[in-house]
Amino acid sequence: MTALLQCRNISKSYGGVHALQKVDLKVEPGRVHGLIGPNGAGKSTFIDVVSGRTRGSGTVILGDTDVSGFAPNRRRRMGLSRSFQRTSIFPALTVRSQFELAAGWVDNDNTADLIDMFNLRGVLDVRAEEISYGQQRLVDLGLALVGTPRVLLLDEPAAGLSAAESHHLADHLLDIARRWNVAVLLVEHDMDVIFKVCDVLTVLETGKLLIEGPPESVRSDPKVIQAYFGSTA
Ligand SMILES: Nc1ncnc2c1ncn2[C@@H]1O[C@H](COP(=O)(O)OP(=O)(O)OP(=O)(O)O)[C@@H](O)[C@H]1O
Repeated sequence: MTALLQCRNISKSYGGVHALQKVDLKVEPGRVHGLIGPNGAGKSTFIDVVSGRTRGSGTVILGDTDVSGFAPNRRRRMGLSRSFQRTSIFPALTVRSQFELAAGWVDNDNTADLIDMFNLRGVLDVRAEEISYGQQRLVDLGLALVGTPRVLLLDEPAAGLSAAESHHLADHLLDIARRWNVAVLLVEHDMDVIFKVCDVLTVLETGKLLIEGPPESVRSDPKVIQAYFGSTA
């Protein structure tokens, strides 16, 4: 299968800190690709560079187009969407207003479908700060899906959710990938979510690609155990 997102040689340094060093990664349509690693491994930086939020080096190809030099908004309009570690919603705006604003940026308005999908119709006229945290995360995910992106980069979408909410979110992610044929890159610390939804995993350690492969083989790889726990025992 041809990858929808191809990232080649992605590097980024902050002063003397090599946050990413020549990382290659591909994501195929309809698949969920997990990006994991210990704290500080470079996962968020990778999403920042690929989405264009942070300037790094390397090549980002979306479909057939090299988008490496494009601004984040241009990448977004071309179908490369992302969410943030902390929700990017506006607390004082109603849920309805946030979706209306997001719809203004895209050609095809699919907000009605998203509102139904995430069961948000009952809170449309409530300010975002007044809905539950779990609902805020769903609004955040919904906003990233406005316009039906081809590629979705998610930075810890399950952070702060209860086990039941994480489970529910994982079902949504699988549905988005499989039914909409979206290529999903998922950064997540919740290993239940990772092992439930990911078709393939890439592990980063101190900015370098440590291993890539099927979740079951990555889970038992001594290098990964060493990276996470400092021991192969
Ligand atoms: N704006 C910045 N300025 C300086 N250093 C930074 C900046 N952002 C990240 N770093 C450093 O880059 C490295 C990678 O950070 P990054 O946040 O990408 O890791 P991460 O894998 O997402 O970590 P976590 O799981 O804790 O979110 C770390 O050493 C971090 O301290």
